Amino acid sequence: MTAISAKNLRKTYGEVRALDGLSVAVDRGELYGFLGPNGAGKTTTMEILTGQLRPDAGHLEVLGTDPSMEPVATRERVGILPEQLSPPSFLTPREYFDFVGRVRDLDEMTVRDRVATWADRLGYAGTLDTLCADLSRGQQQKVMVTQAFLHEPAAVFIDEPLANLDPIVQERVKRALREYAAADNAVFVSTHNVEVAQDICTRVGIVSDGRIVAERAAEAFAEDSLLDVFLETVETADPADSAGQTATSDSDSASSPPGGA
Ligand SMILES: Nc1ncnc2c1ncn2[C@@H]1O[C@H](COP(=O)(O)OP(=O)(O)OP(=O)(O)O)[C@@H](O)[C@H]1O
Repeated sequence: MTAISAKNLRKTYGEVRALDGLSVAVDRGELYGFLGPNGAGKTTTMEILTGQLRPDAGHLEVLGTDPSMEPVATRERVGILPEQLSPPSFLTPREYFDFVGRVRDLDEMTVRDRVATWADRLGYAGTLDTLCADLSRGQQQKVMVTQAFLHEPAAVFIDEPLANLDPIVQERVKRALREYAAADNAVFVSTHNVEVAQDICTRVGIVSDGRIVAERAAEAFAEDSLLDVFLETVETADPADSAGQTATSDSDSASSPPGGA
């Protein structure tokens, strides 16, 4: 069942064309990798899919809502972990989760149980009562991973999930993401790291210049290295265009993805 669907998304920031007819669909049960270089349009797409930003054009459906028309309803249903966002420095993780639990309409017992499960899974139970200001970047990232899953959303959007984590915790987060997707949820992971995408995702879409240029299911990774596909599809883009494609440039003629995605 499709959980996340975007068709023909377009978005410009002034003269910069960030999304140029991007389409993507993710089913429940999939761990989808949204893989692309800097400036490809990943954050813009994530913000549109989670009701934080309106597209100029395109059709959207996320868990039965239209994020551009019903942003609050979308944000209630999904989990979001933006890149490089920290928990409030003046709260402890436990206090922060109490706050998130109230926003997410969860009772205290549920919050306590789920926090205990995630703290144990990611190995930070000992820092639940430490001020977030005194946590390392990696410890703060564990807190932010937890908040995205606290209300057990059927779709979760995560930007660079493994940033700042040591290898042991990386493995724990990878396993948690796989298990979460396998339990009939859609997990949408944005990353520029080919190895991460290849390692954890059930399907990967390569985004470049604001559109999907190739898509591969995990079964195809062995015969067709994702790194090769990434280099072939992304390197062909003109570097002069890739980071600052202007809305007035004539790139529409090149908008068909070679991968047919
Ligand atoms: N608020 C903004 N104002 C102007 N231009 C923007 C804004 N946000 C993004 N852009 C531009 O839109 C394009 C896509 O940016 P976006 O942040 O979506 O890419 P990204 O794939 O997330 O990049 P990165 O991996 O570096 O985070 C880039 O050219 C970027 O400079």
